Amino acid sequence: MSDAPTLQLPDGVQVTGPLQERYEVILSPKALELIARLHRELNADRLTALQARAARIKQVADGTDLDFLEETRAVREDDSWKVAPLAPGLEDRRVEMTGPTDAKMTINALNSGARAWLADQEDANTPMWGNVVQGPLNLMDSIDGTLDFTSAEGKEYKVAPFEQQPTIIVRPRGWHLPEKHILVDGEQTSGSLVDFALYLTACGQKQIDRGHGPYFYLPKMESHKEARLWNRAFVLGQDFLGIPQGTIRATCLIETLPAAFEMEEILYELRDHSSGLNAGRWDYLFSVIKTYRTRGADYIVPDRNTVTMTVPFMRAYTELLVRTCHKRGASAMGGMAAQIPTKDEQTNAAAYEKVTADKTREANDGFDGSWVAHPAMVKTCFEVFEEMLGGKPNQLEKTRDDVHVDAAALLDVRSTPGDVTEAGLRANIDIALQYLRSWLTGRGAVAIHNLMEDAATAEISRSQIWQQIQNDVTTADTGTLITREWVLQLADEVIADLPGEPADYEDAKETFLQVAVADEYADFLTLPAYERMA
Ligand SMILES: CC(=O)SCCNC(=O)CCNC(=O)[C@H](O)C(C)(C)COP(=O)(O)OP(=O)(O)OC[C@H]1O[C@@H](n2cnc3c(N)ncnc32)[C@H](O)[C@@H]1OP(=O)(O)O
Ligand SMILES: O=CC(=O)O
Ligand SMILES: [Mg+2]
Repeated sequence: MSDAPTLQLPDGVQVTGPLQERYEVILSPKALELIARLHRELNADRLTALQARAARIKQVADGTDLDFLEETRAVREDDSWKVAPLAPGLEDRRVEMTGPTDAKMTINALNSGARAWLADQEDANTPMWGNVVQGPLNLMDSIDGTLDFTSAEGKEYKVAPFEQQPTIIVRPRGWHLPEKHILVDGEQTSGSLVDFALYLTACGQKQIDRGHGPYFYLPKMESHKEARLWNRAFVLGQDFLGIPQGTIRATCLIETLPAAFEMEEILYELRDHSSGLNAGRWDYLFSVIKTYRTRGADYIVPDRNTVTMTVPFMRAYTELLVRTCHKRGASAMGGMAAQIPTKDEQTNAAAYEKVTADKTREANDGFDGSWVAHPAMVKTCFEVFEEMLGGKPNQLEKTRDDVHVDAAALLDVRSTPGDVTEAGLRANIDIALQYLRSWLTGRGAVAIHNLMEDAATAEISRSQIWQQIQNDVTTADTGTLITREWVLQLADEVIADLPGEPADYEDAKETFLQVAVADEYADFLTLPAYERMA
């Protein structure tokens, strides 16, 4: 076995995570120096932005609804500005794969035939120290053509030639997540900035050399000021590497309710680095519940599986997103249908039908492409967009001037058909417990009951439980008041039916207690879960 590597640490930088073979390649002096500079320049403002989120939620709790901002009206009403032209490798995004960056998934994603691949350090990833460093290492090796993998069964994996690969777009962690294994001046760093810096320094120039660029998906932002922070990180990173300003490109996920009121402003802040917006539907639904969680009956969201993309408040959001993007020359990217292939013929056919219907709606609405969670779904999405686009790479010309969405439409949760049922509650408990167990052991995306579950979908489940307890909701089917005690009883029943022993779910259950039934609402389930990790 080779010796653990040693690192060259810039002044003020500490790395406390264990070092495995080749970690020094990613935790290079240049990468650590960039992390230190980003931290010193931006971290205080990141923490301020997180406080602003809390203040805004408090205003909503006190009765002030979200609305479009008065102070940025000029940005919205100025028709003269556009974002930068589409960057190389991002002109045609009709189907994008998403998924974690372990070696096998990286190779499978790069061989999937998709046009782009969201290499995920966020919803589909557990930010265990090993994943934080190994992810960019796998990406670098894939670019160098040296990434391979052999499964326990002896199956060998190799990456397809570059010409056949999707464009890589890396999704760093959201602003809320700290990185506790890299300290600058004794302080924990930002997970976002660490992921950004590690990928940029290891792969930025390599991507430029092969005709693409360092491209990012930016998750979970809540305001244009958070987008401004990313823009500052990009300017600093490009200066630091000596690459032209505007080389970095970012597609922002609009996946929080507050951000839906600031889509134009977010594009404007990032206009020199922008490559579009994406409708991150799962986090969006989570954010709707979270933001209005204490506002009573009008904001109680029915069972998770009944909230489809065609209910009025979800539809308003995606319609506004396409209109906003195309007005500004930016790509509008669709979201994730959670269905994945199954072994049973009937459920499998139903899964494909649902994905086809979802992608067809998006293509008709003017999206330029969309996401799939599994390589087997690439063809389905491809074909739907192929038919809509004909020979064109995108449909940016579809300006959707017919769309008029106001604040009331974005907030219209009340018109959502459906009920809160005991079956829905049990399903949420089941998903939350199984997902937390998976996350805590290092897998951030997992198939549960034939659906893809990740941090965003699990957030919905646990937040619904919290909302139902705190708002004294009664189930429509059994007429039972949802209380903390009842949820705990159901949790034990669910655990007894899950695969494995009850002891396997101990950590998951303790985390569940913190994020689903505690009186104080945890902002993200990943925060207390991360504290449990070494
Ligand atoms: C809300 C959001 O943010 S959505 C975006 C974030 N979420 C995601 O990206 C989830 C992505 N999807 C996944 O991670 C996976 O599809 C899962 C975990 C849901 C299911 O994975 P599995 O249980 O491995 O599925 P399954 O057994 O059908 O996989 C078959 C093959 O496809 C591969 N595969 C499945 N999904 C992916 C993926 N997303 N990327 C790469 N390869 C994949 C598997 O590795 C497996 O490969 P193998 O045959 O070489 O062993
Ligand atoms: O990141 C995507 C989402 O739906 O959440
Ligand atoms: Mg998300």
